[in-house]
Amino acid sequence: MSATARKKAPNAEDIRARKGDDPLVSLTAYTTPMARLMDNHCDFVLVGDSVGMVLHGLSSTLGVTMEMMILHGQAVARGLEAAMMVIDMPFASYEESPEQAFRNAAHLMAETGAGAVKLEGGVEMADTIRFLVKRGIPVMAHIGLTPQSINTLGGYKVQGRDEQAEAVLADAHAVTEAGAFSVVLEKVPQGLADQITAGIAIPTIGIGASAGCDGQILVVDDMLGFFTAFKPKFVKRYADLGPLAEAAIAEYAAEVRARNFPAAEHVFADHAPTKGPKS
Ligand SMILES: Nc1nc(=O)c2c([nH]1)NC[C@@H]1CN(c3ccc(C(=O)N[C@@H](CCC(=O)O)C(=O)O)cc3)CN21
Ligand SMILES: CC(C)C(=O)C(=O)O
Ligand SMILES: [Mg+2]
Repeated sequence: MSATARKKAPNAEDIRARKGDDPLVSLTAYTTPMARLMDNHCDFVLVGDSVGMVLHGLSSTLGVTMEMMILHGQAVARGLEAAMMVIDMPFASYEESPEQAFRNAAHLMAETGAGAVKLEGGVEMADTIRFLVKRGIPVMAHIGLTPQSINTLGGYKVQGRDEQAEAVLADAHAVTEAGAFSVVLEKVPQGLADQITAGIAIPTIGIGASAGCDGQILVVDDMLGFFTAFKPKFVKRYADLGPLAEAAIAEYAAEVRARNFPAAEHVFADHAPTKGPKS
């Protein structure tokens, strides 16, 4: 604990109470140092299953496991003090039944200390969300583009244009009624996102949705320019650290090959300096 009083992390009900208030700020994190950098700037930090694509080189989130989520969740927890931690339930850890969802959500929370879980799905997951919430597990819902359904959606496309809008609206109402404390709207058209935000009693967290949402989230490696395999339109690069890191690595390689690194200040003398009286 530092000497100055530190802000206590919000819980799920604190986040719920922020509906219609100042925008909620969130990013993903997967490691302790990155979590530390955002702890004083974010209301909540998501340990996203995007970790599979961002840090493990997987081509989708479908191969992410409970073990991966637990290890990254534990790492992130060590870096957070002021921000709440939310953790994604990975593909196939909750869809089978409410009982399966409860067992795995409880395991994720017990192993990592996360204050809530997030799971993908609307109307079809409402019974599961209700089951978890009634048994003490706060749930953040995730509707619109749900990347774990990439194989049935056929691509990372906008969800809810034209005649699809009613279905996304129904999802938003279903997760609200089921007891979710907030909902991520991913790649939903702006007008629909605003309509959902105005129409439901829980905070909407936008990613490719609308500035009118109650909060925003981005994948941290996207906004820092570390992840460059693809760039969704909704990503704004606030820094371009990937190329900066590569330039540093190239400089190191050149200096090693030229025997310019290590220099005198990086190596050790054969004998300890003598400790004589100060002159
Ligand atoms: N680095 C990263 N950022 C993310 O936002 C993210 C992940 N990984 N992994 C898990 C999911 C996958 N997500 C994605 C992936 C791609 C697009 C996307 O817009 N891709 C294409 C368009 C593809 C299409 O229209 O079919 C693009 O234009 O960038 C959006 C969200 C969001 N999540
Ligand atoms: C993009 C956010 C919402 C997410 O689910 C993830 O990072 O896995
Ligand atoms: Mg996710």
